Amino acid sequence: MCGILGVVATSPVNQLLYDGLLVLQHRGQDAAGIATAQGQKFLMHKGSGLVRDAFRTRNMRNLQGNWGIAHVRYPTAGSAYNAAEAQPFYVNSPFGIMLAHNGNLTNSEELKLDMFRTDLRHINTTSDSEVLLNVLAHEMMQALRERPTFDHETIFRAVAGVHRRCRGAYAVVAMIAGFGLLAFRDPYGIRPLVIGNNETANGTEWLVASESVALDTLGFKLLRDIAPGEAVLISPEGAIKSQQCAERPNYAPCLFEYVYLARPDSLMDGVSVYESRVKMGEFLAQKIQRDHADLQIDAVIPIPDSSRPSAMELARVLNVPYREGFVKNRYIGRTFIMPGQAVRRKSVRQKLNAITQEFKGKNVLLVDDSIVRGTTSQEIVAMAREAGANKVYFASAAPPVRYANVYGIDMPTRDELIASNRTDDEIRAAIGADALIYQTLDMLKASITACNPSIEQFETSCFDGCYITGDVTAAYLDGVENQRKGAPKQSDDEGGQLDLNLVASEENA
Ligand SMILES: O=P(O)(O)OC[C@H]1O[C@H](OP(=O)(O)OP(=O)(O)O)[C@H](O)[C@@H]1O
Ligand SMILES: NC(=O)CC[C@H](N)C(=O)O
Ligand SMILES: [Mg+2]
Repeated sequence: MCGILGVVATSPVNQLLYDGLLVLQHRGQDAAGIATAQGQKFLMHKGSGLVRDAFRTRNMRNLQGNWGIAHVRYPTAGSAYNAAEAQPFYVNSPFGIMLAHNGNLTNSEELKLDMFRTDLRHINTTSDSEVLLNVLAHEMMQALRERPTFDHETIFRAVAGVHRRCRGAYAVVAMIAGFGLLAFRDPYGIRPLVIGNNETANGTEWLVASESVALDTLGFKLLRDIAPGEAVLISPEGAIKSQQCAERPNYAPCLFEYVYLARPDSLMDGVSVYESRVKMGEFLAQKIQRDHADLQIDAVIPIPDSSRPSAMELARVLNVPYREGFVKNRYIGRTFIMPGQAVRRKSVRQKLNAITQEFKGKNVLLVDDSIVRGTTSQEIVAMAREAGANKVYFASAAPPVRYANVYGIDMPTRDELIASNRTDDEIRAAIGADALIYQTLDMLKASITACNPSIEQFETSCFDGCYITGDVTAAYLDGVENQRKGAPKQSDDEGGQLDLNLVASEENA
């Protein structure tokens, strides 16, 4: 997952895009970028690190213009510290296109070859997003050949071409020079994208964002989710057109957005992420009542931040006190999306500290939204014991994560997942807990459909190994795994000790 934004406004958008990126920071901490358009000219700045590290005042001053796009990156392809892979990406023909992408293409290697041999285009990074941009540009050229009048129809045809060629997950915002802001979603709508507006005395302003929380904080009204397969085109003057461009759209939003990725104050597919997490807590409590009635629990303790809504409801249903046992250092980011195991492990200890009184002599039930690599749970269980807990039970609001994700969450190798090739009891032993309770996949889905019964299916691959796009074979997964093992992200080896903020400020110096 990454965070993307696109805006067409009636006044300069540089500060608005910066503020929007800060609100989407939880979706990507490795790099950030903003591009704006002033007349026919594109202006851009991008760099490594957090939003606050990637931009200086002088960079912001240069970003003139009333429309633009922005991106915060959590890489799935390439390397974390390669500023060349920060987004947006640019191609100069046709017209000039800037693009920012959330998701991951599963056929980017084939596309890259096609592009070189047939489309005569060179891709200069290992980023799948640069591939996506070049496919869009090529499809636009094709559409122009077939239909020389360049208008919204031409662009929607090009998006249909992208749908035909690109596999995987993509929520996209793009700027087409002199033409406007384009936003579209893959035919499964795997990654989220919403649109809202703001009526001003000078006309309607439009904002497209990964999450509705960006609309709330920037003063825009949420209108709706962009539909899977749909494209929306907004002229710099604010005229809007939209069209379904996919032949067979088949909605399947990513379940993990609800579990962890999204902010709880966002609305996705008509579902309040917060409410769905509360439901997860309710269902998890029912499972404990049913299958673990023997557990004597003195306190339910959340692992900050993302598990709080579930833990709170779980405690209410079990009628057990809800206590804050860990204090989070608010200056440390999300550990799961940090690059490299060494930095993730170190950060859990830096980020969370136990309040001894809440543990001494007690049987505690620790609740987290998910257990992925087990980095957090292993450290946290040890900390609870060090703080004097009698028994340490652990509950996860999501089922075991056993399979790789290839749609924009960086977990490409099964070996790194603590639940891969382990039974629940082996996982319990591995994290050092006295009991371990997992949500079932059915109840996780029910937590979301309880809020919006019209969602019929989800992208669930990391839980059940079913890859909705149909093109992900065992050979493909082996290939991705081998590629990552052969060329780990920079920080997975000795670079793992690097401090992200330090790297960013050195690059900015
Ligand atoms: O098993 P793991 O590999 O450790 O991954 C799972 C943990 O990572 C996430 O927390 P994170 O610190 O990223 O963010 P949060 O503050 O939003 O909970 C998630 O909420 C779990 O706590
Ligand atoms: N997590 C994402 O959405 C990543 C976007 C893109 N695949 C990249 O690696 O930059
Ligand atoms: Mg967490």
